[in-house]
Amino acid sequence: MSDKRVYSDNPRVLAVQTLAKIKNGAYSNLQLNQVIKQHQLSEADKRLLTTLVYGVIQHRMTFEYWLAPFVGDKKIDAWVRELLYSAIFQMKFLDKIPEHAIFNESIEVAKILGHVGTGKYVTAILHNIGRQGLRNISEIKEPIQRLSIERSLPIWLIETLISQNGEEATRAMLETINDAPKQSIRVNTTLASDEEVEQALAAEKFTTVKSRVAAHAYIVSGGHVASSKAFHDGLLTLQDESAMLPVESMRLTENVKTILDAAAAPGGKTTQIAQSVGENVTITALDIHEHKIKLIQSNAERLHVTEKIRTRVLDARKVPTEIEQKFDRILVDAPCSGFGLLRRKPEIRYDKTLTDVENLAHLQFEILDSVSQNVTDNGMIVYSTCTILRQENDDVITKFLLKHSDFELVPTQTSKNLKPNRSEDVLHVYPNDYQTDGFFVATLQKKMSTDNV
Ligand SMILES: C[S@@+](CC[C@H](N)C(=O)[O-])C[C@H]1O[C@@H](n2cnc3c(N)ncnc32)[C@H](O)[C@@H]1O
Repeated sequence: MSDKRVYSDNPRVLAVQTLAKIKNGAYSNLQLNQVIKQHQLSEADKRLLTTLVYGVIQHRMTFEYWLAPFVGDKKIDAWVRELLYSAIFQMKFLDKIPEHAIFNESIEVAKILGHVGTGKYVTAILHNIGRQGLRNISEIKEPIQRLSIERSLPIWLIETLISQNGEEATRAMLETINDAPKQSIRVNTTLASDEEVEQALAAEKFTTVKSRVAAHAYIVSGGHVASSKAFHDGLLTLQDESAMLPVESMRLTENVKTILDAAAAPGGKTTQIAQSVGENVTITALDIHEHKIKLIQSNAERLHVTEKIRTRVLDARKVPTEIEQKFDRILVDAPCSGFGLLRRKPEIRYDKTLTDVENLAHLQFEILDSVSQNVTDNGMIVYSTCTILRQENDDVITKFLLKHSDFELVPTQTSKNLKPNRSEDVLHVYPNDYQTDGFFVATLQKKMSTDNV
């Protein structure tokens, strides 16, 4: 990062500073939220900042490939690299900004964050790019390597996806992987009807489109919904449409009285369960991290559903030894690699490795294995992840069923009956199916024990 301590409300300066921090290990969504909170930015500037940050992260490998011939072996500061990437991003992906404006603004940022010399260096590189153009990715002969540079995804991930889904399906999936994520909301049905939320958002100049994926869900455009009055009044919450599916598949009938949410923070699904059940139902919501438990509580408070939720800091693997109670339903929305969220958290692709995926699969199995001891006869476990890799999805379920003949897989059902003609009981939602996050949902039912038959 530049040694200079610069305070600026210029969205291009902020984008470069934010990108350098993310390159250093910060999470994109947290870092961006913090910057937006700390600075007085217009809606247009917030949009530009967000677009630049996500755009550069999403296309980082493509930009490295394009910039390499212009930089050669010269060592340049990390922030200068981020600045050049954000200039290339604007040239290639944002048609509304003319090239001379991109050059001028970028050179200005170089001078603000660096010095006159940095300004000259950035000017020279950008003018060379302007004169010579960027090299064509189709020159890369090896198809997987070409796809890797084109979509900015590591080779191991592409190879894994191809081995699990075939080349055609993988290419179709990767086609949309760098699209902007949609903003979707869930209506808090304890406080308002769908129509009331539609009207409240329309009154604040938002546009809503009913979801075709989940019930009580809308895709919203026209600004940040989290800044709306409707959000502050608890009439709605932000949640991806596919993230609503695990709770939809829990079959929360009137007979269900006790529910465990084994990995609950920040409480998106706990609060969804709470609004889907009657007054006399209790939900025990666990998370291993104390600071995250507070997030469940504050979400529950904002949505007015605290009465039904008991939170507890606990490693879900300790459930059988720490909790005697049996539950009619258990949700294991497992910690996972998050490869279904590539649009929303684009840096995941560079941070997570195949070893991480294998370690997570082990943890997921352990959690599932442990909590299964606390399910009532005929009770159910819904297992879900926001990843698209089989190691953490189908393979965990297969391993679980091999060990637990007292459980069976039953069809995962959703309110909109998604993928009705699929041949499997589990539900895979890929990011290109409905332009949502990728998700996996499996529904396991505990068989009636023979003692009770
Ligand atoms: C995918 S997130 C859950 C998201 C949440 N269900 C929601 O909808 O808002 C997984 C959560 O599992 C928690 N976690 C990780 N390991 C755990 C463990 N061994 N026991 C309980 N929670 C764990 C993480 O802290 C994280 O909050």
